[in-house]
Amino acid sequence: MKLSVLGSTGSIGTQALDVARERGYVVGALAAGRNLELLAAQVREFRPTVVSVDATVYAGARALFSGPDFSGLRVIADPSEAAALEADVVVNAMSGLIGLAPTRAALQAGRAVALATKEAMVTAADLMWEASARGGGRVVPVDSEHTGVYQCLTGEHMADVAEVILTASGGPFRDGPADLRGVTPAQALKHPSWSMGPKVTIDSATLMNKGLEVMECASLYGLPLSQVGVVVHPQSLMHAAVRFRDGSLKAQFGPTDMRLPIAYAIDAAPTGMQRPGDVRGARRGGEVAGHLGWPLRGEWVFREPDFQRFPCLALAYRAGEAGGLLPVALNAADEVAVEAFLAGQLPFTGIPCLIERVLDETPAGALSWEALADTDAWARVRARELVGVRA
Ligand SMILES: NC(=O)C1=CN([C@@H]2O[C@H](COP(=O)(O)OP(=O)(O)OC[C@H]3O[C@@H](n4cnc5c(N)ncnc54)[C@H](OP(=O)(O)O)[C@@H]3O)[C@@H](O)[C@H]2O)C=CC1
Ligand SMILES: CC(=O)[C@@H](O)[C@H](O)COP(=O)(O)O
Ligand SMILES: [Mn+2]
Repeated sequence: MKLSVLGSTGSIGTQALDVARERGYVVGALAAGRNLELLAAQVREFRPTVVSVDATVYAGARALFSGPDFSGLRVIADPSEAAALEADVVVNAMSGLIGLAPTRAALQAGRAVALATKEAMVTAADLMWEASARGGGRVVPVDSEHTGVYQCLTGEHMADVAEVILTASGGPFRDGPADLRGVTPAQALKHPSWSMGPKVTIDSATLMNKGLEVMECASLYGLPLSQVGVVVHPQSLMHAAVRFRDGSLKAQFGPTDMRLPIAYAIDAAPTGMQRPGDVRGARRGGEVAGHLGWPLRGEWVFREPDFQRFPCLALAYRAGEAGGLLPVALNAADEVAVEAFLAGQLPFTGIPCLIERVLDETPAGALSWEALADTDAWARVRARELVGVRA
């Protein structure tokens, strides 16, 4: 199995390389942003033929990788070029909107994509499915809930699905404090169940992550948002469930270790989806170390999410139901708001307020690559103005 790993220096990217190491996979290409030190260590270990870095560090990367230790290595500054290179599976673990173009490039090149970058299916699903239809690419989600759904749908017919249920940990503030105005970035970064990158971790604290995941699920499996529900499950051991029209429920459980959904998505990607809900399932490629004796023990809790305390969840449903360019504006405003919160420029409770203002002002329009870029740019400028107003 030959992999390309985009976002290799991040939380998912490094765990994808853990799976590659454990299973002896070849790594043909790596793409990182600015963490050249970790990337160099990854290059030394996995010996890819191509590395891509963020354009701002391209000169430094060329110098760093010019020595005899890296002979034959091609250094580029284009993750889309890396994404399209020949590979059995492309793992896209880039965070944010920058992950869209590489996802499209891989699908258009006919690649099998293990997709962690949820923003791709949140903001541009129709454009991704078009690229897949054009180029023959296939996609399987890495997001733990969505590989859980994929496993529940294996062997089933989409017409029999009544509802998909995604679990949410509830985030670090699920049990308090009542007043969220004063919570700090450090408190918001203490996720109760998972160790992840900063953006998705803050999104989990506001429940925007679950909102984005509802949109991602609807896009991946061709469901209306009314058929995608959320349940707060503090143990984070059930990842998803599918309720069928006959009343039966299938659920997927597993330890809170992203190497499992990453490994499953890599195994399933070569027979992955070319259109929403086109689920075939896959043989599992082997053990993921450390979980064979995983015990079915303890009390497991399921409760309703608190839409009042966490307005971001309702904002995501609003944008998903509206469709068009609203998901693009929601994602952009959220990226700006999260950055501003982490920089101490916006209170935690200011995140949904800012996003709601941007949504209220987003012009209607049909999704296209040009409209997506324009709306994303406009929404970021508007969101930054609103941060300024509050700051
Ligand atoms: N972390 C998790 O457990 C989960 C994450 N996800 C999703 O997976 C995606 C990745 O999340 P996560 O791993 O947490 O994110 P991180 O912030 O940990 O990693 C982001 C990665 O993107 C890289 N990157 C930034 N700019 C570029 C660029 N120009 N070219 C190539 N790579 C670039 C970063 O590089 P560098 O660091 O070198 O700058 C880094 O490797 C997100 O969409 C997230 O929502 C979904 C479920 C769980
Ligand atoms: C591990 C994973 O898939 C994350 O998206 C996780 O779900 C975030 O936790 P929350 O359930 O708190 O959003
Ligand atoms: Mn998830």
